[in-house]
Amino acid sequence: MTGKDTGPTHHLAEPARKQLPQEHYDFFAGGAGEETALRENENAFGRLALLPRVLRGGADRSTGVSVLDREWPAPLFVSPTAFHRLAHPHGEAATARAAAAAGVPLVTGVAATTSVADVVAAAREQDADAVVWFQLYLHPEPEVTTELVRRAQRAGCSALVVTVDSPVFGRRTRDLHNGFHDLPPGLATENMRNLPGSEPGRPLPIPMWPAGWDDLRRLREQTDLPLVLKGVLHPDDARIAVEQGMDALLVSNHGGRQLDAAPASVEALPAVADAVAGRVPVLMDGGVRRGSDIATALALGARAVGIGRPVLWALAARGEEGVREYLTALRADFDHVLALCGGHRPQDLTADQVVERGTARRPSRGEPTC
Ligand SMILES: Cc1cc2nc3c(=O)[nH]c(=O)nc-3n(C[C@H](O)[C@H](O)[C@H](O)COP(=O)(O)O)c2cc1C
Ligand SMILES: CCCCC(=O)C(=O)O
Repeated sequence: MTGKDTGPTHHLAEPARKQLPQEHYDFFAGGAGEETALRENENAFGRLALLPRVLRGGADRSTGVSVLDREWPAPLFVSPTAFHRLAHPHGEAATARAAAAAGVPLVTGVAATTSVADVVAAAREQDADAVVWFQLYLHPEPEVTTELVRRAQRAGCSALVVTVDSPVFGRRTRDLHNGFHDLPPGLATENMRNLPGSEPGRPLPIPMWPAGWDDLRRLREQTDLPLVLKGVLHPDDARIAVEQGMDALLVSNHGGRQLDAAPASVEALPAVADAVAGRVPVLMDGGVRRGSDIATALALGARAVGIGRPVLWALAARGEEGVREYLTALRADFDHVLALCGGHRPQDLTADQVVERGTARRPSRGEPTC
């Protein structure tokens, strides 16, 4: 299972692989089980094609979108990924400066190796208006969740991303094979220090446990920060989440690291978007590698898309500059695809423009319609 990783970001992954110890590269690259969901995230985009519209005139074009009352320059954000200091000594601070410089919002999280306060400070050094969100798991001890929320809010995060696809930890085949289960000495999950129940100086472990809707309700009642529910794939869960007051949903199979039998995120997206019916923004991540992937996801109902591994590859290979250049290039690629599709705004991309390669038929929406 520690074989070669191919795919559209192979040119980025390869320099990172050369840079990193095998077990760290594998931690970033790997997925659960047979890595089917991991592969499918990229492959599913490859099975979809875009039908461009022609003669739509208008030379003006903007890639901006509005997400939770903020204008983003592009429908793109950095998804939360763990342990950036394993990729590069400057870690999350470098990612934060790079994302801010590229005009791309960043989701940092509990598994960061830099505290949320330092991540936000790094982003704001670059751009005083940089958007930073904080990702967390509901903690079995509600006071721990409360304290994490307080820290994120005090640091200046403008939304919380609650990841709910992890009632248990996915079986990461490469990590099991390599015996990788801990950060090396000197690195720690800084946000998990000095919490209720932690020993002085030692971070609390990040527990995976089967939280319920009641736990989420408690969090909803506790904070006015917008809540984004991450890891929703079933349309019925999407409906419940909206009823429970979630401000946005993030369709994700966790980069293929949790349920290996899960569909590709982009395959689950249309049914979730239908279920949500425009009541809150739908975001997605998983396998987004090119401008046309972004356009496809938007056409199928996403407001914006998250990028996971490619950011880690750019960080490992070329640090802050690498991440800034990668995100800037991806933004430009999306703008180019938008133009070629005959669009002036992201919302001009519509579901009728997405067809299955080989059949030219619209992909199934996943749920019977009536
Ligand atoms: C190394 C790594 C660490 C991750 N850590 C987290 C995490 O701490 N919390 C979380 O919600 N998702 C985590 N994810 C999932 C990402 O947020 C995202 O859903 C996924 O990486 C998107 O797919 P992509 O890597 O194909 O772009 C992680 C993914 C990777 C690859
Ligand atoms: C304990 C860290 C969890 C990070 C995570 O969610 C992942 O590696 O996918």
